[in-house]
Amino acid sequence: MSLPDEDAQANVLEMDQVTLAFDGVTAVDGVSFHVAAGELFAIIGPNGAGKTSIFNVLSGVYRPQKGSVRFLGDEIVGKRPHKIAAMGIARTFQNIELFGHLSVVENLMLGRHNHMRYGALAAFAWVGRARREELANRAAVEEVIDFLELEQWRGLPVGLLPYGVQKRVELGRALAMEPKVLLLDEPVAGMNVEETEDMARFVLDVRDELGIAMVMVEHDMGLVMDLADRVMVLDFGKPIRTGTPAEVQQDPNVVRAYLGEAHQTVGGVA
Ligand SMILES: Nc1ncnc2c1ncn2[C@@H]1O[C@H](COP(=O)(O)OP(=O)(O)OP(=O)(O)O)[C@@H](O)[C@H]1O
Repeated sequence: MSLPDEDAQANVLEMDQVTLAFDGVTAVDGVSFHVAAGELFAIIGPNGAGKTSIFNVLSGVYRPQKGSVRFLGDEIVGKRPHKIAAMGIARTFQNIELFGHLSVVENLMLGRHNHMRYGALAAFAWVGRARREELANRAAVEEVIDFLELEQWRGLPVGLLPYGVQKRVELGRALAMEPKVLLLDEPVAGMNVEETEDMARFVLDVRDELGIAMVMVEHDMGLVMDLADRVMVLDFGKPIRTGTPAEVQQDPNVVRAYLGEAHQTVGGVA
């Protein structure tokens, strides 16, 4: 029997000995890690280390040749991406994947589609349960707008918004799904200092106020070391160290992997 505080620490995600290869290239090589409830877990590594491939395994885009991934105890390897998303794993993308001609509200409503049991026609007819469902979806979207401070842009086409706000809307689309785990693929890539600070604040709010566990792939080392609870460092598809930011930064193998590949200092500026 487990103690209550152990339950509170339960893992939401467990990757176990996952291997994924493409025509002789082993992109992910026997990778294992877990993410605890409410944890912000970062994956870092030089270009080509296998970070995106791990995200694609977690979201069902790639099926690994070996290993398992359990989400709240259920095996998800072999499940289709839409099924995994509906189970509660949402993701944002490295390159923004929004509908530029649709408004902020409309894009966020699309994030709700896994909560809609009635088709567009029923919603249009505005009857009975479809109407109640529509109202509930709108209320959920309003909460996201409030949470991410998107009010001033709500009716504008997303394509016209500043880049940093578009990335925030993408985070909002994922949050509108009410996920249990959020996969953040380079959330601050291409952002200026102010936009990066805003995004960092929202990511922390997602963890601390909403309690959603996150897996974040990010090249901005300063951000990773500031925000993450734990970090896994990948090199050529293999984890070379998993630990707290302080532990990882002091590991000579980690420093070597970065100096060798990317001429970066871990935890410092590129
Ligand atoms: N669809 C694919 N077909 C063939 N090889 C692939 C494919 N996807 C990834 N790879 C290879 O797998 C390895 C890991 O790539 P991956 O994109 O996962 O790395 P990454 O750490 O995300 O890199 P980056 O930081 O540049 O985004 C690389 O050698 C890459 O060329």
